[in-house]
Amino acid sequence: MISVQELSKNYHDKEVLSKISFAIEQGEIAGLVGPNGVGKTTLLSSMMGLIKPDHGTVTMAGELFTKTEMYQKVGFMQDNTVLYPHLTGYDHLSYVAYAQNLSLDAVEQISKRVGNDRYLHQKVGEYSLGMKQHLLFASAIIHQPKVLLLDEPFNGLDPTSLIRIREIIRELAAQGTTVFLSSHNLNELDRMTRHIYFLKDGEIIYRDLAEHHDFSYLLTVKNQPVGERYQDIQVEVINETQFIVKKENLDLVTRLLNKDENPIVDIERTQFSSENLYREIYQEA
Ligand SMILES: Nc1ncnc2c1ncn2[C@@H]1O[C@H](COP(=O)(O)OP(=O)(O)OP(=O)(O)O)[C@@H](O)[C@H]1O
Repeated sequence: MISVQELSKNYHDKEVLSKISFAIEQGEIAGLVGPNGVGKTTLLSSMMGLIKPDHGTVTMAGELFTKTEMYQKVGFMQDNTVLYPHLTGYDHLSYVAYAQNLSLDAVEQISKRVGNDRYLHQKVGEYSLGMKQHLLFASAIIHQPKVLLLDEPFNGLDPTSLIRIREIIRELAAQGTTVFLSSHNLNELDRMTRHIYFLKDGEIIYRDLAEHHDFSYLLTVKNQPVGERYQDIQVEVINETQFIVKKENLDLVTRLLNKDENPIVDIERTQFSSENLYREIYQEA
Protein backbone atom coordinates (compact mmCIF):
# COMPACT_ATOMS: atom_id res chain seq x y z
CA MET A 1 0.00 0.00 0.00
CA ILE A 2 0.98 3.65 -0.39
CA SER A 3 0.54 6.29 2.29
CA VAL A 4 1.46 9.94 1.68
CA GLN A 5 1.15 12.36 4.57
CA GLU A 6 1.29 16.14 4.39
CA LEU A 7 3.85 16.17 1.58
CA SER A 8 4.97 19.67 0.57
CA LYS A 9 7.49 20.86 -2.00
CA ASN A 10 8.47 24.38 -3.00
CA TYR A 11 10.78 25.37 -5.83
CA HIS A 12 12.22 28.74 -4.74
CA ASP A 13 9.09 30.62 -3.69
CA LYS A 14 6.71 28.54 -5.84
CA GLU A 15 4.61 25.97 -3.97
CA VAL A 16 4.16 22.87 -6.16
CA LEU A 17 2.87 20.41 -3.53
CA SER A 18 0.91 21.75 -0.58
CA LYS A 19 0.60 19.31 2.34
CA ILE A 20 -0.71 16.50 0.17
CA SER A 21 -2.14 13.43 1.92
CA PHE A 22 -3.64 10.30 0.40
CA ALA A 23 -3.54 6.51 0.64
CA ILE A 24 -3.82 3.78 -2.00
CA GLU A 25 -4.80 0.27 -0.96
CA GLN A 26 -2.74 -2.80 -1.82
CA GLY A 27 -3.49 -4.19 -5.29
CA GLU A 28 -5.23 -1.03 -6.51
CA ILE A 29 -4.36 0.72 -9.74
CA ALA A 30 -4.76 4.47 -9.19
CA GLY A 31 -4.32 7.25 -11.73
CA LEU A 32 -2.55 10.61 -11.27
CA VAL A 33 -3.80 13.32 -13.60
CA GLY A 34 -3.18 17.02 -14.15
CA PRO A 35 -2.17 19.60 -16.75
CA ASN A 36 1.46 20.09 -17.84
CA GLY A 37 3.64 21.56 -15.12
CA VAL A 38 1.16 20.98 -12.29
CA GLY A 39 3.60 18.81 -10.29
CA LYS A 40 2.97 15.12 -11.11
CA THR A 41 6.63 14.27 -11.67
CA THR A 42 7.57 16.31 -8.60
CA LEU A 43 5.08 14.27 -6.55
CA LEU A 44 6.34 10.89 -7.83
CA SER A 45 10.01 11.86 -7.44
CA SER A 46 9.35 13.16 -3.92
CA MET A 47 7.60 9.89 -3.05
CA MET A 48 10.73 8.03 -4.18
CA GLY A 49 12.98 10.32 -2.14
CA LEU A 50 14.74 11.46 -5.35
CA ILE A 51 13.62 15.01 -4.62
CA LYS A 52 13.78 16.10 -0.99
CA PRO A 53 10.36 17.35 0.08
CA ASP A 54 10.12 20.33 2.42
CA HIS A 55 7.67 18.55 4.65
CA GLY A 56 5.82 15.24 5.06
CA THR A 57 6.36 11.51 4.96
CA VAL A 58 5.74 8.68 2.50
CA THR A 59 5.43 4.98 3.28
CA MET A 60 5.31 2.40 0.49
CA ALA A 61 5.00 -1.35 1.03
CA GLY A 62 5.63 -0.73 4.72
CA GLU A 63 8.92 1.12 4.19
CA LEU A 64 9.60 4.80 4.78
CA PHE A 65 10.87 6.70 1.74
CA THR A 66 14.02 7.63 3.63
CA LYS A 67 15.08 3.96 3.92
CA THR A 68 17.14 2.23 1.24
CA GLU A 69 15.08 -0.96 1.87
CA MET A 70 12.23 0.80 0.07
CA TYR A 71 14.04 0.46 -3.28
CA GLN A 72 13.85 -3.33 -3.06
CA LYS A 73 10.07 -3.17 -2.81
CA VAL A 74 9.22 -0.27 -5.10
CA GLY A 75 9.62 0.12 -8.87
CA PHE A 76 9.73 3.56 -10.50
CA MET A 77 9.41 4.21 -14.22
CA GLN A 78 10.84 7.68 -14.84
CA ASP A 79 11.15 9.60 -18.09
CA ASN A 80 13.83 8.52 -20.55
CA THR A 81 16.37 11.19 -19.55
CA VAL A 82 17.60 8.68 -16.95
CA LEU A 83 18.88 6.34 -19.71
CA TYR A 84 22.52 6.29 -20.92
CA PRO A 85 22.68 6.49 -24.75
CA HIS A 86 26.05 4.71 -25.04
CA LEU A 87 24.85 1.65 -23.06
CA THR A 88 22.62 -1.15 -24.36
CA GLY A 89 19.28 -2.21 -22.92
CA TYR A 90 21.04 -5.30 -21.57
CA ASP A 91 23.62 -3.12 -19.77
CA HIS A 92 20.84 -1.12 -18.11
CA LEU A 93 18.83 -4.15 -17.03
CA SER A 94 21.95 -6.02 -15.82
CA TYR A 95 22.79 -3.05 -13.63
CA VAL A 96 19.29 -3.00 -12.11
CA ALA A 97 19.39 -6.79 -11.66
CA TYR A 98 22.74 -6.48 -9.84
CA ALA A 99 21.39 -3.66 -7.62
CA GLN A 100 18.33 -5.80 -6.82
CA ASN A 101 20.42 -8.90 -6.08
CA LEU A 102 18.91 -10.83 -8.99
CA SER A 103 20.63 -13.21 -11.40
CA LEU A 104 21.12 -12.29 -15.05
CA ASP A 105 18.35 -14.78 -15.93
CA ALA A 106 15.95 -12.11 -14.67
CA VAL A 107 17.13 -9.83 -17.51
CA GLU A 108 16.24 -12.39 -20.18
CA GLN A 109 12.91 -13.21 -18.54
CA ILE A 110 11.72 -9.65 -18.11
CA SER A 111 12.80 -8.68 -21.64
CA LYS A 112 10.76 -11.51 -23.14
CA ARG A 113 7.76 -10.58 -21.02
CA VAL A 114 7.88 -6.87 -21.86
CA GLY A 115 8.92 -7.45 -25.49
CA ASN A 116 12.26 -5.62 -25.65
CA ASP A 117 14.28 -8.81 -26.17
CA ARG A 118 14.55 -8.15 -29.94
CA TYR A 119 16.81 -5.10 -29.49
CA LEU A 120 18.25 -5.81 -26.04
CA HIS A 121 21.86 -5.59 -27.28
CA GLN A 122 21.39 -2.39 -29.25
CA LYS A 123 22.64 0.93 -27.80
CA VAL A 124 19.92 3.07 -26.24
CA GLY A 125 21.08 6.07 -28.32
CA GLU A 126 19.64 4.18 -31.32
CA TYR A 127 16.28 3.49 -29.63
CA SER A 128 12.94 5.04 -30.62
CA LEU A 129 10.69 6.59 -27.95
CA GLY A 130 8.60 3.40 -27.65
CA MET A 131 11.73 1.20 -27.37
CA LYS A 132 12.97 3.39 -24.50
CA GLN A 133 9.58 3.07 -22.82
CA HIS A 134 9.83 -0.73 -22.98
CA LEU A 135 13.26 -0.61 -21.34
CA LEU A 136 12.15 1.81 -18.60
CA PHE A 137 9.10 -0.33 -17.86
CA ALA A 138 11.19 -3.53 -17.74
CA SER A 139 13.67 -1.84 -15.37
CA ALA A 140 10.82 -0.79 -13.07
CA ILE A 141 9.26 -4.26 -12.76
CA ILE A 142 12.27 -6.62 -13.02
CA HIS A 143 12.18 -7.22 -9.23
CA GLN A 144 8.39 -7.81 -9.01
CA PRO A 145 7.85 -4.70 -6.86
CA LYS A 146 5.15 -4.45 -4.21
CA VAL A 147 4.53 -0.85 -5.26
CA LEU A 148 4.91 0.47 -8.79
CA LEU A 149 5.06 4.18 -9.68
CA LEU A 150 4.75 4.93 -13.39
CA ASP A 151 5.34 8.34 -14.96
CA GLU A 152 3.69 8.46 -18.40
CA PRO A 153 4.15 4.75 -19.19
CA PHE A 154 2.03 4.82 -22.38
CA ASN A 155 3.96 7.52 -24.28
CA GLY A 156 5.02 6.41 -27.73
CA LEU A 157 3.73 2.83 -27.45
CA ASP A 158 2.21 1.12 -30.49
CA PRO A 159 -1.16 -0.62 -29.91
CA THR A 160 0.41 -4.08 -29.44
CA SER A 161 2.86 -2.78 -26.84
CA LEU A 162 0.13 -0.79 -25.13
CA ILE A 163 -2.05 -3.88 -24.77
CA ARG A 164 0.89 -5.92 -23.47
CA ILE A 165 1.94 -3.33 -20.89
CA ARG A 166 -1.67 -2.82 -19.80
CA GLU A 167 -1.96 -6.58 -19.27
CA ILE A 168 1.28 -6.76 -17.28
CA ILE A 169 0.16 -3.88 -15.02
CA ARG A 170 -3.15 -5.65 -14.41
CA GLU A 171 -1.41 -8.96 -13.69
CA LEU A 172 0.90 -7.28 -11.17
CA ALA A 173 -2.06 -5.60 -9.46
CA ALA A 174 -3.94 -8.93 -9.33
CA GLN A 175 -0.87 -10.38 -7.59
CA GLY A 176 -1.01 -7.57 -4.98
CA THR A 177 1.21 -4.83 -6.43
CA THR A 178 -0.11 -1.32 -5.73
CA VAL A 179 0.16 0.83 -8.86
CA PHE A 180 0.20 4.64 -9.04
CA LEU A 181 0.18 5.76 -12.63
CA SER A 182 0.62 9.31 -13.94
CA SER A 183 -0.79 9.82 -17.42
CA HIS A 184 -2.36 12.33 -19.79
CA ASN A 185 -4.08 9.43 -21.54
CA LEU A 186 -7.54 9.59 -19.95
CA ASN A 187 -8.93 6.85 -22.19
CA GLU A 188 -6.32 4.46 -20.89
CA LEU A 189 -6.98 5.47 -17.29
CA ASP A 190 -10.69 4.91 -17.87
CA ARG A 191 -9.87 1.36 -18.90
CA MET A 192 -7.49 0.65 -16.06
CA THR A 193 -8.80 2.29 -12.91
CA ARG A 194 -11.74 3.80 -11.12
CA HIS A 195 -9.52 5.67 -8.62
CA ILE A 196 -8.19 8.94 -9.98
CA TYR A 197 -6.16 11.60 -8.17
CA PHE A 198 -6.33 14.99 -9.86
CA LEU A 199 -3.53 17.41 -8.93
CA LYS A 200 -4.59 21.06 -8.84
CA ASP A 201 -2.98 24.12 -7.20
CA GLY A 202 -0.70 21.87 -5.16
CA GLU A 203 -3.56 19.80 -3.78
CA ILE A 204 -5.02 16.38 -4.51
CA ILE A 205 -8.64 15.97 -5.55
CA TYR A 206 -9.66 12.31 -5.35
CA ARG A 207 -12.49 10.88 -7.40
CA ASP A 208 -13.85 7.37 -7.22
CA LEU A 209 -15.35 7.29 -10.69
CA ALA A 210 -17.85 4.64 -9.60
CA GLU A 211 -19.48 7.12 -7.23
CA HIS A 212 -20.05 9.75 -9.85
CA HIS A 213 -22.17 8.19 -12.46
CA ASP A 214 -24.35 5.22 -12.78
CA PHE A 215 -22.32 3.11 -15.14
CA SER A 216 -21.50 -0.49 -15.86
CA TYR A 217 -18.38 -2.31 -17.01
CA LEU A 218 -17.87 -4.53 -20.00
CA LEU A 219 -15.49 -7.27 -18.80
CA THR A 220 -13.51 -9.61 -21.02
CA VAL A 221 -12.10 -12.57 -19.11
CA LYS A 222 -9.72 -15.34 -20.10
CA ASN A 223 -12.06 -18.29 -19.53
CA GLN A 224 -15.80 -18.71 -19.29
CA PRO A 225 -16.80 -18.06 -15.64
CA VAL A 226 -18.44 -21.18 -14.24
CA GLY A 227 -19.77 -22.14 -10.82
CA GLU A 228 -22.80 -21.54 -8.62
CA ARG A 229 -21.37 -18.46 -6.95
CA TYR A 230 -21.77 -16.46 -10.15
CA GLN A 231 -25.48 -17.32 -10.42
CA ASP A 232 -26.77 -14.70 -7.95
CA ILE A 233 -24.88 -11.82 -9.55
CA GLN A 234 -26.77 -9.85 -12.17
CA VAL A 235 -24.72 -9.85 -15.35
CA GLU A 236 -25.62 -9.26 -18.95
CA VAL A 237 -23.92 -12.01 -20.92
CA ILE A 238 -22.47 -10.95 -24.31
CA ASN A 239 -20.67 -14.22 -25.09
CA GLU A 240 -18.67 -16.91 -23.24
CA THR A 241 -15.92 -14.57 -22.09
CA GLN A 242 -17.60 -11.16 -22.21
CA PHE A 243 -20.29 -9.80 -19.93
CA ILE A 244 -21.53 -6.53 -18.52
CA VAL A 245 -21.52 -6.08 -14.76
CA LYS A 246 -23.03 -3.23 -12.75
CA LYS A 247 -20.65 -0.97 -10.86
CA GLU A 248 -21.84 -2.16 -7.43
CA ASN A 249 -20.97 -5.76 -8.35
CA LEU A 250 -17.57 -5.08 -9.87
CA ASP A 251 -15.52 -5.67 -6.69
CA LEU A 252 -17.33 -8.93 -5.93
CA VAL A 253 -16.94 -10.25 -9.49
CA THR A 254 -13.26 -9.22 -9.56
CA ARG A 255 -12.67 -11.09 -6.29
CA LEU A 256 -14.41 -14.22 -7.61
CA LEU A 257 -12.46 -14.13 -10.87
CA ASN A 258 -9.17 -13.68 -8.99
CA LYS A 259 -10.06 -16.67 -6.82
CA ASP A 260 -10.73 -18.72 -9.96
CA GLU A 261 -7.43 -17.52 -11.49
CA ASN A 262 -9.47 -16.23 -14.39
CA PRO A 263 -7.82 -12.87 -15.18
CA ILE A 264 -9.72 -9.90 -16.58
CA VAL A 265 -8.18 -9.42 -20.02
CA ASP A 266 -9.99 -6.16 -20.70
CA ILE A 267 -12.33 -3.86 -18.87
CA GLU A 268 -14.23 -1.03 -20.48
CA ARG A 269 -16.41 1.46 -18.71
CA THR A 270 -19.68 2.07 -20.46
CA GLN A 271 -21.34 5.49 -20.63
CA PHE A 272 -18.75 7.57 -18.77
CA SER A 273 -15.33 9.07 -19.32
CA SER A 274 -13.05 10.79 -16.81
CA GLU A 275 -12.64 13.51 -19.45
CA ASN A 276 -15.90 14.98 -18.06
CA LEU A 277 -14.36 15.19 -14.60
CA TYR A 278 -11.14 16.66 -15.99
CA ARG A 279 -13.09 19.43 -17.67
CA GLU A 280 -15.09 20.08 -14.53
CA ILE A 281 -12.04 20.19 -12.25
CA TYR A 282 -9.81 22.29 -14.50
CA GLN A 283 -12.76 24.21 -15.95
CA GLU A 284 -11.77 23.65 -19.53
CA ALA A 285 -14.22 24.17 -22.35
N1 LIG B 1 14.31 21.54 -10.57
C1 LIG B 1 13.34 22.45 -10.64
N2 LIG B 1 13.58 23.74 -10.29
C2 LIG B 1 12.60 24.67 -10.34
N3 LIG B 1 11.33 24.43 -10.74
C3 LIG B 1 11.05 23.16 -11.12
C4 LIG B 1 12.02 22.12 -11.09
N4 LIG B 1 11.44 20.97 -11.53
C5 LIG B 1 10.17 21.29 -11.82
N5 LIG B 1 9.93 22.59 -11.58
C6 LIG B 1 8.64 23.29 -11.74
O1 LIG B 1 7.68 22.61 -10.94
C7 LIG B 1 6.43 22.55 -11.61
C8 LIG B 1 5.96 21.10 -11.69
O2 LIG B 1 6.79 20.37 -12.59
P1 LIG B 1 6.55 18.82 -12.86
O3 LIG B 1 7.63 18.37 -13.80
O4 LIG B 1 6.42 18.12 -11.59
O5 LIG B 1 5.14 18.87 -13.61
P2 LIG B 1 4.30 17.70 -14.34
O6 LIG B 1 2.92 17.76 -13.80
O7 LIG B 1 5.02 16.42 -14.21
O8 LIG B 1 4.31 18.22 -15.84
P3 LIG B 1 4.17 17.43 -17.26
O9 LIG B 1 2.76 16.93 -17.35
O10 LIG B 1 4.45 18.50 -18.27
O11 LIG B 1 5.20 16.33 -17.27
C9 LIG B 1 6.61 23.22 -12.97
O12 LIG B 1 6.13 24.55 -12.87
C10 LIG B 1 8.11 23.22 -13.17
O13 LIG B 1 8.53 24.37 -13.88
